[in-house]
Amino acid sequence: MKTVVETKTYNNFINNEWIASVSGEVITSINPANKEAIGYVQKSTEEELNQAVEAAHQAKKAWRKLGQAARGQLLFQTANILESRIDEIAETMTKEMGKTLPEAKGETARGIAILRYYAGEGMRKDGDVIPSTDKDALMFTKRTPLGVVGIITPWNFPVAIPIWKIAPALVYGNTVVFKPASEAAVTAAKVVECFAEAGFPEGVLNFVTGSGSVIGQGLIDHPKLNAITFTGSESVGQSVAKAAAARGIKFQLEMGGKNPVIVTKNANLDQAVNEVINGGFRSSGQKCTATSRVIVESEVYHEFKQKLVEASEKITVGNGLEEDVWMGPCASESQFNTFKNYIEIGKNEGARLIHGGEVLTGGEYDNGFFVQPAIFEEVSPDMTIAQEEIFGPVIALIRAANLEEAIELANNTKYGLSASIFTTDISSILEFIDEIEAGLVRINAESAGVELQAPFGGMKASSTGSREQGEAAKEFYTAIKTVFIKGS
Ligand SMILES: NC(=O)C1=CN([C@@H]2O[C@H](COP(=O)(O)OP(=O)(O)OC[C@H]3O[C@@H](n4cnc5c(N)ncnc54)[C@H](OP(=O)(O)O)[C@@H]3O)[C@@H](O)[C@H]2O)C=CC1
Ligand SMILES: O=C(O)CCC(=O)C(=O)O
Repeated sequence: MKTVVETKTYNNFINNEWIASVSGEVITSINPANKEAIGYVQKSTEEELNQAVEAAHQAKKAWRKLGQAARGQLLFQTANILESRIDEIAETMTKEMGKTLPEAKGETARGIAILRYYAGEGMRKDGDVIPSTDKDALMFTKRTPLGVVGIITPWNFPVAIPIWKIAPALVYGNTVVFKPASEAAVTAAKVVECFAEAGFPEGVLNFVTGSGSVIGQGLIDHPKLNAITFTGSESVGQSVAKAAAARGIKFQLEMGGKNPVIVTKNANLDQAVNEVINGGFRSSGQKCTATSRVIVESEVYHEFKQKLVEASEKITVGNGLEEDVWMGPCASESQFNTFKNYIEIGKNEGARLIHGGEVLTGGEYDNGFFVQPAIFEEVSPDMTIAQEEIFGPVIALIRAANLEEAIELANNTKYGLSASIFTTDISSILEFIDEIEAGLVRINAESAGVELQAPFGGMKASSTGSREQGEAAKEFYTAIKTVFIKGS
């Protein structure tokens, strides 16, 4: 059953009030399946940004003093409200950025689970007792919030990523200014509505939409901001890091990936094919954990390739709201152009396109950003399509003589987010776990697939080394006070 999703204008949420920007201008959010407007958000100015940061700054003391348990209760409340709106919010996500409805529902359900996980943190310890060398003293650590946290998110997981940043920020006692990606800001506004309805005190969560260069950059540069967390492109991430480091505030970045999958000669090839397709083409390949390079041992290369192409031919592409559609459109015109560009680069550099890569035309395809997933072979390690993050449904097949060479090829990029191996050999598994340069190491499983209770993040240029989600979030969103007490 489809819900009715209204096309309306969403305001900023500042100090618990929904307020329009003084600019009088809005940004239109477009459905990539048919180019229709699905809603409008504020094209905010520095004035609203300043109001939001000031509100968060004013709210931080009372919010910290409310205590962790009470803060957790508000997250439970938010989870229940989001759960009651799961169908509508998932449908909005599909309409706004194209992923299929089951994927959007799965992501929204994950958002609810993340809220409940961090709500539970409200009742967990916020420090440790440590023995002092002075037998008459009590020494312990106490976690304390950072203050005002800025949150900048991308469009590819418009529910899960904002929630996995906002929920721990709030439960550990920070106040928040959240700037979503413009391309998925309507979905983000609906998530914020759930927080708003839960009844957080004024100024605790603030939401400001607008361009990355004005609101995103202005947020990072704001003197009252105490920390910033960002997920998105490497180029913007690096400028976030520079600005934050220059001001001496804590920062956390999650950026790109060029995630490899290794298939060894003794792998279960049917399982490998299935998971490579899921990892490479689900969400139209627009995940930082998406599979983009598949390195196959020579003995099974031809059999694997044949099975992969056969399975890819069965993929149905269309509007993600339709039941029989497996892959939706690219999320935007810009993603669509990026896909087309990399297909041309691949061909021009001498890789062989053995499946897909075309823009789909005719009927509903003419109205949206639909492409056929692509598989290249004869990809050499130095080619652009073997090195740069494409963020689209493109897989590069690379042949390796043995496991050692496969791991060397896998590590031969600047990124290190996620990596998988398909094999039945325990020694190969152990070697892979030891040698692979990736934050997420997956055995006989697709390269994507993040679990909310486990640390998430990459090595090398994929992140700043810190981890999000699970207990790891506490490390970023808090500072430690070491307390030493002695009687007088
Ligand atoms: N690691 C990941 O999960 C993601 C990686 N990417 C990669 O980035 C490419 C481009 O996607 P895109 O959406 O443009 O990614 P961006 O990095 O440009 O956008 C991510 C977020 O940063 C904001 N932003 C943009 N410019 C600035 C700035 N100067 N200062 C502060 N914030 C800013 C954006 O706002 P606004 O939307 O208003 O521009 C958005 O909220 C993709 O093709 C993909 O390769 C993209 C998304 C997620
Ligand atoms: O694979 C996932 O579930 C999350 C990936 C992610 O964080 C991203 O693509 O930005």
